[in-house]
Amino acid sequence: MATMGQLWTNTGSSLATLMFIYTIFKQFFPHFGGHLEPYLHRLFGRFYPYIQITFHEYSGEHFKRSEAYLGIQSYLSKDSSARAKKLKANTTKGSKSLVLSMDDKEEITDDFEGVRVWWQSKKEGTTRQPFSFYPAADEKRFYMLRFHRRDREVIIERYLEHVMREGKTIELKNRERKLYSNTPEQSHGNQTKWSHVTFEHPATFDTLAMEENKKEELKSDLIKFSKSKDYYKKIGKAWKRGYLLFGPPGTGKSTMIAAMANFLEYDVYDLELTTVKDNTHLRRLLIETSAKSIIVIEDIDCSLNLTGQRKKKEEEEEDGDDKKTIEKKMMKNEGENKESKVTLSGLLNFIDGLWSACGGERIIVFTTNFVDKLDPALIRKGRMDKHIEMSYCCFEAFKVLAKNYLDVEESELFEEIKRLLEVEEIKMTPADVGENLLPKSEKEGAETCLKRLIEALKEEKEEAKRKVEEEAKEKKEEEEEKQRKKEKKAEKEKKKMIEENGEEDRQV
Ligand SMILES: Nc1ncnc2c1ncn2[C@@H]1O[C@H](COP(=O)(O)OP(=O)(O)OP(=O)(O)O)[C@@H](O)[C@H]1O
Ligand SMILES: [Mg+2]
Repeated sequence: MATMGQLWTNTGSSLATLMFIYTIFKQFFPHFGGHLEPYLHRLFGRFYPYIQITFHEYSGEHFKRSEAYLGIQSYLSKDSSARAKKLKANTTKGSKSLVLSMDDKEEITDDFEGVRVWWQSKKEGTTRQPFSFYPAADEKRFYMLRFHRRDREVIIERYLEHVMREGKTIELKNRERKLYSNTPEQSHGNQTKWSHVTFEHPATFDTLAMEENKKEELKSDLIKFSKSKDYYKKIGKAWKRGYLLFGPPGTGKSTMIAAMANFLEYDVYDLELTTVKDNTHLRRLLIETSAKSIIVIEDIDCSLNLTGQRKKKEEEEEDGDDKKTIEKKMMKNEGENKESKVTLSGLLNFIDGLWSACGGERIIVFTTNFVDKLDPALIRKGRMDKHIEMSYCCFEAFKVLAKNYLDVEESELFEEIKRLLEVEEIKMTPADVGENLLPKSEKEGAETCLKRLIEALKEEKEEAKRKVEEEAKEKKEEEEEKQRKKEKKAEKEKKKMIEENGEEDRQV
């Protein structure tokens, strides 16, 4: 079979040479044998069993590189870098690293479903200026795909689609990811638009301190989502998923979002609701987001008064600490909040209205310190599919931090830390644990940092005890005050009654 193939190739090359000689000949004798041409082409086609397809770098009138060419370039980059002898290195706009592709006139083979194809990188129209260092303006590059005509069906129906799909995936992997925000400084007219910087957050699931099984569950949930395009289509749902991250400040909600984005290689859109003018503006921002992205709304409970009267009423009954944090965050947003007319229904529409299905493959994340404050409509399953609690540091999470910060996986001090976290149930956020573990100077060793953490945990325990005592004292004083007031009132009423009775007696 190989020799047959060889024979065909040889026959093909001889015919190609013949055609080439004929073309040159025609240049000098343009009027000679014009009528022979169609016959020669037919003859060439009969004996040459290969089909060729060309993909030009620039096609049509647009001065934009063709998507097919770029897709093929990415697809071939993985094979070319390993197999081609002459390579070209390019930096493409928005790409985080060099793209290696095969140089002109190089050829590589590719196998697909038992079929072999040949790819060649070519250029034509090389009328170079004799002393120019720059490529000639009319130099046109293209890829040429060659395959046997018996494989036409496989190539046209499946292979080309496979090349484009794989090429897109490689392109996406190689692209520089972005962090978008809708800051008011970037407003155009009176509407804020997305502006972006390169997303370079170093957080990963490996560095994230939380229970291992929770981490694994979330990772497999994300993988399942990113591979479920067909499934979402089958069940008739837009390809998106909502996560609600809740927990006290410093427990890693924002860090988790960065880890998710790095894990899936998605862009991040950090949506500041307070600077969004109204529901229409919100919808426009949504349409401008791209696929493979995470849309984040941080501190959703403080961004807007989304829950209306219900929330206000509940806040009045709030205990001290919660109320203070909400007030602080509300005050931070107050200035920007004045003009925003985004409503709860506008936000719900943003999450799962018809527009939200445009583009697909999006994750929406809300974070909050107080999950109970949110309107149930906003976080019901289907809208926020997964609710994840980020909590105080447990021993397992501490071990991740110790490994990250100190490169320590075992120490005799671990026992004490385990006891403090698990038996004494001391509450400390991963942010505070990390702060204590961070060496303050080059001289500080792991043991010093672990001891500092133990001290801090004990102090935290004392502090918590003091707080409980103080609260009990305050409550007792409040009760006593209430009791005093009650007694005073009763005494007043008694006095009044006596006075009234005395008056009546006098009148009688
Ligand atoms: N679970 C965690 N794993 C690793 N690092 C953490 C974790 N939680 C907090 N940190 C560290 O603490 C810092 C603050 O955490 P982060 O900003 O993620 O908290 P947050 O929950 O978003 O807080 P807030 O509610 O105030 O927004 C981070 O820079 C990170 O280094
Ligand atoms: Mg945060």
